[in-house]
Amino acid sequence: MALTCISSDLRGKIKSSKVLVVGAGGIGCELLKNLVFTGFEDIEVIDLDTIDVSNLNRQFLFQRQHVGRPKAKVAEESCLKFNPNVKIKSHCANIMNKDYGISYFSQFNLVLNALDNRAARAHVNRMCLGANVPLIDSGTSGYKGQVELIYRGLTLCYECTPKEAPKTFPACTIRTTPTEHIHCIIWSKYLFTSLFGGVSEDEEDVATVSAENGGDGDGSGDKSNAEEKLAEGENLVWDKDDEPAMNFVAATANIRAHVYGIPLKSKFEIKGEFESDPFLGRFNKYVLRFQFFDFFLQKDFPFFHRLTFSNVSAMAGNIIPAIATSNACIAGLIVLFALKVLDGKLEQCKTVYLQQELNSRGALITPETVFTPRNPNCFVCSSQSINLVTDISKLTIRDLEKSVLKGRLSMVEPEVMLDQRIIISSEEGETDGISNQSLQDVGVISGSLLKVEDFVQNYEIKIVIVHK
Ligand SMILES: Nc1ncnc2c1ncn2[C@@H]1O[C@H](COP(=O)(O)OP(=O)(O)OP(=O)(O)O)[C@@H](O)[C@H]1O
Ligand SMILES: [Zn+2]
Repeated sequence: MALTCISSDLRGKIKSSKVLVVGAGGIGCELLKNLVFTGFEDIEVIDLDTIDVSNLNRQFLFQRQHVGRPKAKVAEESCLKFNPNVKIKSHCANIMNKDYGISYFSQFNLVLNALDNRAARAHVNRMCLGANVPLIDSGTSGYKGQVELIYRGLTLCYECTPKEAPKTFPACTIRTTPTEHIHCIIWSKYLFTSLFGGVSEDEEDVATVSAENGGDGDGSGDKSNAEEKLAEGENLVWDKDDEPAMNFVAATANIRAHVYGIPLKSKFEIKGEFESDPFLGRFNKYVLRFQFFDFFLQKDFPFFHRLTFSNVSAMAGNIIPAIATSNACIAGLIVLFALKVLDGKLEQCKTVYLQQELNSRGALITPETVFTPRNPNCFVCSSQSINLVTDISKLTIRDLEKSVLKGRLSMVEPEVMLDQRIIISSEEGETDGISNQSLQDVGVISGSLLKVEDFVQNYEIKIVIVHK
């Protein structure tokens, strides 16, 4: 196909460029197809997941017979059918794996993010800044979406704007790829609802959305089931302070966390999530039927796993439905951005938003008019030092590593020096002996400076400890 709107010079650049697509899900599938049809001939794609039946309604590189197979590999095979001459290499792996270091990223002319989570997006952001490779980051959430260029020295980076921990989660995260304990708690909440619950406001919301967009779940069917259940039997109003109910949610969340290799939490901590999160707090309205609960308790884990798996997305109020059209719009915009970057027209790559409502010009797509300035306090692309306000007698070395460095600061393999001493080593096991000690125990005082390095991300930061 002749692309007459693209100059022959740019066509040459498209042909010779090497691009990396990170994620072969909703946006990634659309994007890969677009890249192949635009004339890109050297593509690598990475995705850690396998194909789920619920992906098929919008990830058009996958078909029923592919369910259970790695997304990246099947995406490669499908793209080769569009053009067998394309060089496309798939990796069924986590992009945060240290095999994909700075030198891996350096070989690409462009990196295109089609990810669904903050941690991986933040990681790729750092890798591209480190390797000095332009990154086009993107995301969709229901009807909304965004495409943004991240270019060292010119634009802001992914971490210039603080990202709130999401109160809502993509369906896949809850259903098939939980990465944090909170995902398991939410799953247990829905498990609880689907086994024992009545109709909640949340389910009604989902029923409406699903009917409109043909999303993952048939909420309306579940609603009438739930209504039927509420005609039957005796009900009990859920109360997080109700011991058996809290035991149920804590136990099922921890079983799921264990299955996915996520560190477990105590019942006390899980209960704390319900107390602090207003959304989970709505769980209080749910209804528990004692007979069903007793029945469940006699069953083994695989039974309820199978029983409820398919219901989870349908019943979930705070799961955002994925919409194929949003993904398609965003994937199209990513390719336009890619062409402009290759053509050296960086000034035309200001962040673009896909919105749910028409803007004043009657369009759904709104570009920024200026580049948003870099955040001078961004702890990734500007500032080299941050303050950590904490109680040094309570924060343990393990919490510093897991919650602060790997959690809040999205590091992969942090190494921490206090004066000339390593208190967290990137070598496995080397500092395990002190991991239960508090910062105070290992000699940290208010005003101490911790030098933190992540060799995988080629990232270094100083943390000033402020005792509170
Ligand atoms: N660290 C990572 N390394 C590699 N791939 C990742 C990583 N994190 C997420 N992904 C992939 O990014 C893709 C994101 O796509 P998408 O948001 O459409 O998710 P999905 O699981 O396919 O769909 P949904 O969330 O709507 O159920 C997924 O295929 C996911 O496996
Ligand atoms: Zn930044």
